[in-house]
Amino acid sequence: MKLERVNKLNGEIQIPGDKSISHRAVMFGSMANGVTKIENFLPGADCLSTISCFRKMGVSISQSGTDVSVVGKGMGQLKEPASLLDVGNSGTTTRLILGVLAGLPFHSCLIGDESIAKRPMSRVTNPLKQMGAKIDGREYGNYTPISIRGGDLKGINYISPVASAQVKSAILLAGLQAQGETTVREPHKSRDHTENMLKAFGVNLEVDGLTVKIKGGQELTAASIFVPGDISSAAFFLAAGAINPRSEIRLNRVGTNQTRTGILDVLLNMGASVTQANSVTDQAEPMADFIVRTSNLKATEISGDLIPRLIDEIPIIALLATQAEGTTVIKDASELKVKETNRIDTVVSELSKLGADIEATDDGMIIRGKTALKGGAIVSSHGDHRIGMMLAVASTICEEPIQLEGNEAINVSYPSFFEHLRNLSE
Ligand SMILES: O=C(O)C1=C[C@@H](OP(=O)(O)O)[C@@H](O)[C@H](O)C1
Ligand SMILES: C=C(OP(=O)(O)O)C(=O)O
Repeated sequence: MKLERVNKLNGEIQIPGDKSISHRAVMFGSMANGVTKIENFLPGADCLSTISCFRKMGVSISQSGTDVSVVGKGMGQLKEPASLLDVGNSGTTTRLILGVLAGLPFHSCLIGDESIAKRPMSRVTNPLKQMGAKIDGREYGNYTPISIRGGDLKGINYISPVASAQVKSAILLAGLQAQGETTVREPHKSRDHTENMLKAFGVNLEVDGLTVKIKGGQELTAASIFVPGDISSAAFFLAAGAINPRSEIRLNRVGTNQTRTGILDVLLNMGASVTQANSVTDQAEPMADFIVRTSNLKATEISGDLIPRLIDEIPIIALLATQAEGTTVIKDASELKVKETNRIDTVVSELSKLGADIEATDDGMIIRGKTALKGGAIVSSHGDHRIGMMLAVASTICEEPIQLEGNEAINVSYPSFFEHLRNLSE
């Protein structure tokens, strides 16, 4: 796909529904008693993989665009799938569904694409085995294909070595089906959509700082869920608006959960002009409209507790840093190596091709700005949606057109991305 520089970006868009929240709404709706209605669902490939897996376990789910209705089966009532559960490209589907399956007394087998086959699953399968699930797979259950036979779980007290909402959620979902109490503690706070949504489905859980405690044997009651726009998708247009001249973009109804707003902190530290309007705070998940304008950016440092609050935004932050005065340092981010691609390597290799001054480190990257991006190169998403979108945003400021390979990967989280980019471009 050929992509060219734009004059400016102007206008208003509705950012598609949050991917993390969309997955959870389908999963929890499937386990609940009653019918769950989901509005502003993300019809991206990852969330469609979640729907297809739960349909294979006997759940009736109707989906028409962004409207979804899930006829819940009730706890423990999902049925043994007759064929493989295909998780596609989705790490969230894989890890959370393992937590659901761990509590169910039947056999199932998970497969996914080439990228999923490289992503470590023992961070979830090891604690689930400790709880009593029988799991095997490549390298004893670290990589797909993974087979699991669940049931008869006992609660655990688990101290996670990584700040990962996928690990935390898998253990909480297993804990919900286990005897006794389950506790998960993480080193830094990761996104808390599971905790918020379980509460909305009537589950009692205790959150105390970095620890979450849940009692087994609780039922879920169907809920109505409005999914706010995904701040991880909004991030691409926040960056695009800040780095393009004479630009102003309004992004409506974007999620503002504190565990996800690291990108806003970074933009403000870099001196970007981002304001909020119409904030809604009386729902399980808060949201607001964002307005971003052309900005003079300065370098920043990103590390520690901030990392889990912006983990998926690091590729686009790297592009922002190429347009900031000074040296931006990103560290403590080795989790980037186990995403859809090794995002330290793919960000550095593709941005270098466009003319950025960027260097990989063991747990992050160093970017020196401000650099005029020349472009005029063939770049690739490497099958990673976030790398593809970052490169498409980069093309809007490149001196020469670029050729983007693997643009179809963007369907994973933002099927209307190019339509939105075209509509805003002048
Ligand atoms: O729980 C979730 O919905 C997600 C958690 C994060 O992964 P980790 O839990 O591996 O950090 C994030 O990168 C992913 O895009 C979605
Ligand atoms: C890492 C991501 O997703 P997942 O882990 O669900 O594949 C992402 O969306 O950037």
